[in-house]
Amino acid sequence: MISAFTGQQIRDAEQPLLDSGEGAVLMQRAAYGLAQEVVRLVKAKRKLRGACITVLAGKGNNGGDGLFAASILARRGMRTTAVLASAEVHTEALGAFLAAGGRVLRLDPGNAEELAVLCAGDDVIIDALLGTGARGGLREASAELVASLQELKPRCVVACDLPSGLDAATGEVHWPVLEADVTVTFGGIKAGLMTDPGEGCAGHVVLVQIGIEDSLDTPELHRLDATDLHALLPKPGRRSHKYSRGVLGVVAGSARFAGAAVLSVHAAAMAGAGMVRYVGPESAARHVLSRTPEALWETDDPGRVQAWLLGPGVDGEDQLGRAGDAAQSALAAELPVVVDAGALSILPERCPAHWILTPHAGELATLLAALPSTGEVAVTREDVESRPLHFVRKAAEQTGATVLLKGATTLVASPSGVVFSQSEGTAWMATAGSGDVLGGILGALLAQSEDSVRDDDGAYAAMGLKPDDRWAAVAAVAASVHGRAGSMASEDFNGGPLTASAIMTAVPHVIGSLTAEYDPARP
Ligand SMILES: NC(=O)C1=CN([C@@H]2O[C@H](COP(=O)(O)OP(=O)(O)OC[C@H]3O[C@@H](n4cnc5c(N)ncnc54)[C@H](O)[C@@H]3O)[C@@H](O)[C@H]2O)[C@@H](O)CC1
Ligand SMILES: [K+]
Repeated sequence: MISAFTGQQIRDAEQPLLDSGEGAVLMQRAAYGLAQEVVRLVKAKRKLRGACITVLAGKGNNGGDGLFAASILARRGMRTTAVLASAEVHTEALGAFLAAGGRVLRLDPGNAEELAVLCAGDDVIIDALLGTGARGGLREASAELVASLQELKPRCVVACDLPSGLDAATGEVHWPVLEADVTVTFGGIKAGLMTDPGEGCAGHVVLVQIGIEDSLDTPELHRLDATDLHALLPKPGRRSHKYSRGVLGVVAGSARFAGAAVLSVHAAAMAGAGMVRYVGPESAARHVLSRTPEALWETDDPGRVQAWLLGPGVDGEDQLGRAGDAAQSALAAELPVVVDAGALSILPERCPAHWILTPHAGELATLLAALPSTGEVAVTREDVESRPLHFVRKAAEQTGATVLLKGATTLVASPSGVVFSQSEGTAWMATAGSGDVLGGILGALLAQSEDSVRDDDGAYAAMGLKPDDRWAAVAAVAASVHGRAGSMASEDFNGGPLTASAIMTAVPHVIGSLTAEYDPARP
């Protein structure tokens, strides 16, 4: 599992080492790691000698890291320039940089644009203006320099610790920000690099260990990797049969939106549900069965299911009524439920943690506005998009449900505040029906994992997750499988556009490769 931390948590972990006089050692490790990454990037394109590197250096330790790294690069034959954003910068680091033969330019209110033009064509620009000690975003000449540079589309930007202007704890972005190709982060990944909009500015994130890792507190965010997915994805055994594998009830679609039912039912079947029972009008059922003849059609109460998916494409009184009935019986039987789209309007006052709401930003804003006790005034889609971590936590806390907020980075919050962040997808997945496919995958996983999750299954316990937080992990598995399937499908089209159906087709491949047993003895 990948963990991410707030800037404060990183600083707290550093403090004992700073108190014992090891601050300079930490900075050297950070600077060396940063320089190594720049060397790797330059070498991938050209020879090191003569490569042009500019470091934008602020007044704090982040600027110090950047200047020390640039002095290492200068000693390896690169032409290094430092743009100093403040009259005072880290004294020892500047000394080292000058001793290594670096050139210094000073940023002032009149020369920001000129300096931007001067360094935009460099092989690498290192952004070391602000780090974890920043309050708010870049100001005055620094803001002007970065805005001009961003417009000039520099060749390669490496952010030192995090892109300057990004909130390390929340991922909120104070524009302008110089969007990085690579972020080299120190001691622990900052939570702001794993949640939007911050993640969108960070590029590829490289973690450099500096010796504080054992002192870090409980992570702010978690991200499941392939090893976790291997451990958590349900696998059938020899004695499995279709009922034990998991039966999913789906109330989706309507006469108007039959496609949502088709996609969510088929995705659930592709994601390994033992059986899918579709509940809906005949007109939609005909389409569902023609795409997924394995599904069963029920007009009303479908009998025994292990989980429910309610809401994709649900429209009109009849279908909303069926979703409401299913919600009641799920509550009574304590079954896990995915609540999506149309069904988000029929939530009970307090949901259990095994109900997983799957809104996008607009739906989350509507949901929060409808809650009596959020204390948030008129939350808009834009508010949710600029502070997704804050609002997903709020929604989980206020509803009692697990909340999966869909986006380029998908966040899942448990009601106690444990958050997972997954980001394996591609922007092409922002396409009609993509969310219905996610609902189907999640429903299938819930139906399959119900027993193991409730029985204190070892894989979840090994992750240190409390029973109510495990639902968030199941939802994170679904988000990851969905993202990976989208990326795999797009790769099949040489990175081109895809449809929701293409995502669905890739789901068994993704699950197959993630669950495959790795046997080193096998030839
Ligand atoms: N603490 C440590 O021992 C280590 C810190 N490291 C680096 O140090 C960074 C944190 O250093 P600092 O605490 O000095 O913080 P920063 O480097 O973020 O700088 C903060 C300084 O800038 C000023 N400032 C804050 N907000 C500003 C704004 N919006 N515009 C202009 N100036 C602003 C503050 O007054 C402060 O002097 C980390 O991000 C990391 O890069 C690493 O060297 C590893 C070791
Ligand atoms: K920075």
